[in-house]
Amino acid sequence: MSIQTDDFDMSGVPPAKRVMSAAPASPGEEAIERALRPKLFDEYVGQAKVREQLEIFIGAAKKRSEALDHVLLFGPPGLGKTTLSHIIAHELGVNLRQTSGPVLEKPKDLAALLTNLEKNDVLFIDEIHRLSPVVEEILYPALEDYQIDIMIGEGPAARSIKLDLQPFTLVGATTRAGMLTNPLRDRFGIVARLEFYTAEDLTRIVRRSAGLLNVPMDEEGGHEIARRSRGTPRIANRLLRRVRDYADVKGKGHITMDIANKALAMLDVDPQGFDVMDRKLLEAVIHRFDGGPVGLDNIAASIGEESGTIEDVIEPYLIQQGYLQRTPRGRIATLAAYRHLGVTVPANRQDGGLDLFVS
Ligand SMILES: Nc1ncnc2c1ncn2[C@@H]1O[C@H](COP(=O)(O)OP(=O)(O)OP(=O)(O)O)[C@@H](O)[C@H]1O
Ligand SMILES: [Mg+2]
Repeated sequence: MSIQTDDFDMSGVPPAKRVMSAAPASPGEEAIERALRPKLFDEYVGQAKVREQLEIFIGAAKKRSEALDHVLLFGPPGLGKTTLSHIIAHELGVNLRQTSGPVLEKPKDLAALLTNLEKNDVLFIDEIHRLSPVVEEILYPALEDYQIDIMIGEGPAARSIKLDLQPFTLVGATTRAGMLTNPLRDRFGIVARLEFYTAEDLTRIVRRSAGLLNVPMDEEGGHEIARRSRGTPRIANRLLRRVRDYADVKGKGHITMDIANKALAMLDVDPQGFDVMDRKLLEAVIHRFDGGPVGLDNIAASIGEESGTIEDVIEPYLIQQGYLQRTPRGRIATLAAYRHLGVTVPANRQDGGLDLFVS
């Protein structure tokens, strides 16, 4: 078995604006991530539901020597979609071909990949919501009948021919399932939503990474890093490396609770694991929009961040943790947000007024 990966074009990756950004910061960070990425389910922590489903379907496909049904993985950045796609291929014992939506500009780009797949291989398309409509069009018959229609020649002499493909599995990943077209979404037999990790799961991930990176760390230090990682393994691994730097320079290289606390304070990660952008968003909703409801575009303009980034990256965790609510009329800061920022709760919100807004 071999794992083949087509190189990603990294030129479009923006530099990390914040230490808590859930996106990979640089090609350097990508390389470290690859080294820390679990290769088999045995090393994969958390996401019990998704994992159990996949293990059963993979086992069944292997038993019948069939291609696994197409899989759609969705969830916020850094929760392990790429990692899972690699594990799926490893567990199936097949090749992995990897590409991404924006890279596939023309139908022939995708046709070249598809025709090179071997029996039961996995094709991983990252950011699948960014496929162009013409490319998506040739994907439909490929997914359904393992066939593609390609055009040969040009002008009046042009004709379309059908090519048979080997059975294969498409694994698509997206941070925004809502942006997929219905015909594409309908063609995935297995749809898996990744959730934020618990502090316990993240503690295990930090412990494993510290072991792989040879960083001495005690249990409390690891737990503190995990607790403040916004439920996201990518952030946990990044904070671990920053705290290690701090421990090397200011301590004896050993990560303790005290070192972790000081390093995280220096990085502006607060005890709840929120960073500058999280607090900026909550402050804007509370101070500039009277706690909401306020529309996404107004928040975006107010804090100088793109609405897509707020929707995909910043707010999912705030919502999951109960600091922000998404309602049909806009976003609302919850009482927990007022308390967290040390702001007095206005009188009209103290009697559970919040419920009035929520439909
Ligand atoms: N369940 C897990 N157990 C251990 N480590 C994990 C797990 N999930 C993710 N990681 C670690 O987190 C890092 C980021 O994961 P991954 O690249 O798979 O995220 P992603 O969901 O594909 O993010 P993006 O949306 O930005 O593409 C990986 O380097 C991996 O080491
Ligand atoms: Mg990824």
